[in-house]
Amino acid sequence: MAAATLARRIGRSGVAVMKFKSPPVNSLSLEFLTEFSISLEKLENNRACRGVIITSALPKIFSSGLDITEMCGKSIEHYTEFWRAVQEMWLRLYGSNMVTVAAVNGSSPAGGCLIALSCDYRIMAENPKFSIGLNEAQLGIVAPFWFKDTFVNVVGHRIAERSLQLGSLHPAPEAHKLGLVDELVPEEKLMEKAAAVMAQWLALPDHARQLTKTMMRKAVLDRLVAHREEDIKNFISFVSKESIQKSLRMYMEMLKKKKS
Ligand SMILES: CCCCCCCCCCCC/C=C/CC(=O)SCCNC(=O)CCNC(=O)[C@H](O)C(C)(C)COP(=O)(O)OP(=O)(O)OC[C@H]1O[C@@H](n2cnc3c(N)ncnc32)[C@H](O)[C@@H]1OP(=O)(O)O
Repeated sequence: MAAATLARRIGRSGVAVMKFKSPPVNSLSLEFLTEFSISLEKLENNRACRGVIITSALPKIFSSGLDITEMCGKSIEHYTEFWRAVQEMWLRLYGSNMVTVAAVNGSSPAGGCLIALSCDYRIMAENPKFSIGLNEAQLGIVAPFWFKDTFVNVVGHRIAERSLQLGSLHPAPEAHKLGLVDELVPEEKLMEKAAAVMAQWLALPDHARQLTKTMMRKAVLDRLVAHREEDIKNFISFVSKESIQKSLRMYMEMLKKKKS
């Protein structure tokens, strides 16, 4: 892979630490997603690895979500490949047999939030400037059904419905109150806490925990597997609309203007 997107390390405890490192904001490009999925697959197939902590090597940002430039002005072939890579990443992470802990050390909108939601446990730095949520509606786009299902499984239907319709990005304290993240800790304690949570989850026999996880997540995973091609078609027809392209371009311009 061209970019050093991720670093990973498996300790004696059987725990890997994966650090997103794709400046400036860890946006989920096709290359990033491909590398992430391959890394997850390697860890999944490594019998020495029982758990993975996912965090960011960049200050203030966990992940800025899907790389918007991958969805702007590209070919149908590109959209197909990109969306398949997004699906693949989620199927691997949400369906992982490993214990997955997100140590959210910065803002985490949209696809970044999906990554955190797909883990078994979320710990976030207690900085009110960091926010997390599925803000797709704010961009004029719609969170796909499996983003929504993952969200509902964490916070419940009512909170998910309101948050999705408003495209809310919740500051860390609010995200904790809503159950979107499980715990808040001071930033300097984040990795220590993630390791402690991991040890607690790994104290159980793997087979019992894994079967329970599968039981809880299978229906949602199966739904995407059964409708994968249809979901790609929906994405392409949605993202190819001129009105959607216009919304995405305006959003990118707004991000750039914010700086000046
Ligand atoms: C019946 C219904 C049918 C429905 C069918 C549905 C079909 C599917 C529909 C499609 C669904 C698509 C799903 C998408 C999910 C996503 O993930 S979309 C991405 C959402 N992400 C965001 O909104 C985050 C945007 N970024 C920010 O808010 C900020 O950048 C930040 C808070 C992350 C960081 O702020 P700061 O530190 O101040 O950095 P910036 O100066 O803003 O950014 C630096 C640099 O990065 C560029 N950038 C930021 N985010 C992205 C991104 N996501 N993609 C690409 N590029 C990004 C930003 O423009 C800056 O670039 P320059 O330095 O100016 O060049």
